[in-house]
Amino acid sequence: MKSVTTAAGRSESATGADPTDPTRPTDPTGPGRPYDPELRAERGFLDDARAALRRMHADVVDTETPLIGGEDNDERFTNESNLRARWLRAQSLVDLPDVPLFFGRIDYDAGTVAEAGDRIHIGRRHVHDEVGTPLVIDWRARVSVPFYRATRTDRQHVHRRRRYGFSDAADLTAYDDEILDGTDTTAGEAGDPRADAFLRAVIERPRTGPMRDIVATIQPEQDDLVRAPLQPSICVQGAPGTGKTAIGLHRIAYLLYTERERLRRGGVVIVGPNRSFLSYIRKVLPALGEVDVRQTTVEELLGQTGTANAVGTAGTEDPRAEQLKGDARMAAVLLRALWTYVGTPAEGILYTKGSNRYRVHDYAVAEIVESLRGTTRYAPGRNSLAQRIAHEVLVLMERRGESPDDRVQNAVARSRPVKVLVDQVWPKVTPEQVLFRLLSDAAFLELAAGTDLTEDERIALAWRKPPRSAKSAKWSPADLVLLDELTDLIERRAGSLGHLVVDEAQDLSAMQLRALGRRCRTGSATVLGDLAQATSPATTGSWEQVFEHLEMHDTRLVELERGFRVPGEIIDFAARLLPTIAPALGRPTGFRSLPGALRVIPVTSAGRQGFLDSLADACRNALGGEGSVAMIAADADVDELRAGLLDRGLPSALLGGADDAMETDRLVCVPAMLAKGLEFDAVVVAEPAGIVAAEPRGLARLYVVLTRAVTSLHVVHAEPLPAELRGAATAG
Ligand SMILES: Nc1ncnc2c1ncn2[C@@H]1O[C@H](COP(=O)(O)OP(=O)(O)OP(=O)(O)O)[C@@H](O)[C@H]1O
Repeated sequence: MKSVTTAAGRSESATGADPTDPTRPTDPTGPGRPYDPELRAERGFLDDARAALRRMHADVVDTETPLIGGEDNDERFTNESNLRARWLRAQSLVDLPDVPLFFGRIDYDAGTVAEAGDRIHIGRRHVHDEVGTPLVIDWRARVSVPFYRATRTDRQHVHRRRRYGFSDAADLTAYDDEILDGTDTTAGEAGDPRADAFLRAVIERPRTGPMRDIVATIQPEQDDLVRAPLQPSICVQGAPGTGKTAIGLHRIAYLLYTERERLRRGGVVIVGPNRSFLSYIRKVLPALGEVDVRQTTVEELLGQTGTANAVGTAGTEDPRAEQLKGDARMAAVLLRALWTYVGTPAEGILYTKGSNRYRVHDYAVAEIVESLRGTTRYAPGRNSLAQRIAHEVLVLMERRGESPDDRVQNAVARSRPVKVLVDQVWPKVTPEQVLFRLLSDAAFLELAAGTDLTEDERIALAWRKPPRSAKSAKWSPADLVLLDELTDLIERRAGSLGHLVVDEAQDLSAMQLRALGRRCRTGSATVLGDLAQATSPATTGSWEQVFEHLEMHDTRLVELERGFRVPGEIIDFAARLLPTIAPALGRPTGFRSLPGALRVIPVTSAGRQGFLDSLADACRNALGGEGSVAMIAADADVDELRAGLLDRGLPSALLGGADDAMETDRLVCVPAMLAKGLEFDAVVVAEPAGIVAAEPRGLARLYVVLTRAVTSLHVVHAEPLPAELRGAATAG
């Protein structure tokens, strides 16, 4: 573990060592050492707070939830909701053994905040004693804001900011004070070296598994986004490691704190690129006390509801077809395809009641059909047509002096002749039938495409080998999105989500964004991504378009360029790809510099064995440091490379298998496709040229892969590096 160089200057009980480092040398009598009275007092306070939290938890568990009598649906629903609310409350009060209960303290000027006292311990949730006196204040409370925002020039009534260091077992081991009130005459105005050193220590603390929260060190530019109001929707374009994912997760926690009632009704969903990513972030929200947020992928979200649920999916498909299926033009094509099922009547109807007969002519039915076209969704349109025909019959009845009422109209609408006519003119269809026909019948596709698709595009879109029927079709993920659109065109989908957080949003197609937007028609969104990391063939390429497809218009775009994960030496190397993959984006900067962090290792010895030897050496070297290590390679090469490493005495886990792959072994083999959003202390990249060659946007994939390392990046290559990276650095 590194030791922090603190700012020279006065600190009341501060340590000269890394406050996050439990292993630093101990002088038992020195400041911040085990016998330092201030440290002992803080530890005592932590024990009291823990005991108070246990009591709060016990209170919730021991108190019976009052149930209302009766067995009807409403009563059952109310009882179930109350039980669930209590269960959630109990869960949120569980003292997680490895999560410190508080992480900071601010001392306000006397009399600034009466209710909690002038000294406030800030933690992940609120803790109070038996009489209700707050011991730990939730980081999301307004009174906690100066912990993140106060500076020497704008100290917001705070004279001391204290940060705590904890061991992995959440024991309080140190603290570090920053004096803001001007009495620290040696502290410089430029930046805040003490805070920077603390942040650096936190970032460089070795990783052992899933992502950690950053609640103790949220930076002002991040805090601004975390605490932004529910509306407008925000979009964060950020370079790798600027904290977008962290911001999204903390923002959810913040919004659930400030808008819980509003959001509870619709719910909050976070959408990530794949299961490995979701597994990586799964512990952050529970650590922040939020256990009721759904974390899912687009495919799961779409597959879970609607007709797509029942169908099987075929894995990947041709990138050109995938791109076209994700294109916004498909919305118009599907709309046209669906409405071609509505035809003109061959004849009218004859409705008989007793000895009376009422005729509605074909031209009258045709007029009704035309007046409904474009004014209704498809399925309710069928009902409207039946009702309008029935209305015509009623008019004829009235002309004959009868006085039929609504019940008669309903009976006519449900009568056999009307049903037969509606089925003929406006047949029932399923999304699968429409899409099956579209992808397997060239003439139908041409009709539906109008001028929206060229002939080439139609050929690329159509199935090479159509399945026998809609029922036996294996739908690809891109097809599922089209089915979702059709489902909504047939019957409007209720979009009731309160808030949607979309991570790695640069990869979503227009059609996927439309599907997400539909589920959040009255809610708002936090959209996170980096256009330079867009690897999907169907990417939309601009944030304006992303919001357009989401159909959200009240929006704010923010760009972040200060990267926390990747040292400057590595980000500068990776950023050489930017002029090619995303020329319009600003150049990212690294918050930290780490000389020697980058090693480019050309393999000159002939043959695969030579390459594997060098790769194994690089992995061994990386494993010599602390924390997690990833070997990242083109998907098709991973198994072979992993076996080669095993032969050389380096066992590893394979990412993409078990959910906890990142927790079981220090060395993890990662297919390049799954690297997005993840990070490791050290990364060994095997053969960049192979990663680039594997897919159309291979250079962007390489950019993603090169920006996963916190401490060291080893690039092992036998083939030439991409031109942009040549001559950058050599093996150190
Ligand atoms: N304020 C912070 N304090 C401590 N660590 C931070 C802070 N901001 C970011 N980090 C760390 O930097 C790393 C990158 O964060 P995150 O994954 O949120 O970035 P990102 O912008 O989503 O990256 P990418 O685009 O590469 O997926 C994480 O380890 C995160 O914990």
